[in-house]
Amino acid sequence: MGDMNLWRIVVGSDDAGLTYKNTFKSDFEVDSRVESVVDVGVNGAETTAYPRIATIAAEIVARGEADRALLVCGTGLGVAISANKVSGVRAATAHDSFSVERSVLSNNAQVLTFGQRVIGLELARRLASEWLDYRFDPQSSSAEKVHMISVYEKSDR
Ligand SMILES: O=C[C@H](O)[C@H](O)COP(=O)(O)O
Repeated sequence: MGDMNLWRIVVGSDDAGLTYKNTFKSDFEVDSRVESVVDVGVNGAETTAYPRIATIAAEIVARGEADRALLVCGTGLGVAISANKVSGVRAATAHDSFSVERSVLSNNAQVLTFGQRVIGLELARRLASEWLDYRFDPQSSSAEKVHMISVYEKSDR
């Protein structure tokens, strides 16, 4: 978290998620719960593929330079799969209110992803706003389960 428990957020998308990404960026920039917004693209007619955008965003989170990322592609799936390849990052696609809540409270996911071709813009904006109100409780019964993910990730397998 940044100062005063405000969120430092990364937003990113491929060309299929550009419109939504830009809307979330604008929303976050005027949200009193947000300290900073970093936009890792794409922008304009840029056509950088989703794995590149998603891993750049996830690496910023993994380095601790941001708290969270909101990523958008056509389905939300490609950016989630890609972000989950970055060590220490947990990304989830969630298009309903309960799943958005649980992505944080159960899974301590730092990355939320949406599909611009799947969910309506106004519902996505509402979910993105709800997302900012959830904080993982490290004392919760979910913490040990999330820890198991990290243990596996760091193991030799
Ligand atoms: O998950 C991938 C995304 O939906 C992407 O925006 C579209 O990918 P595609 O062009 O390979 O279908």
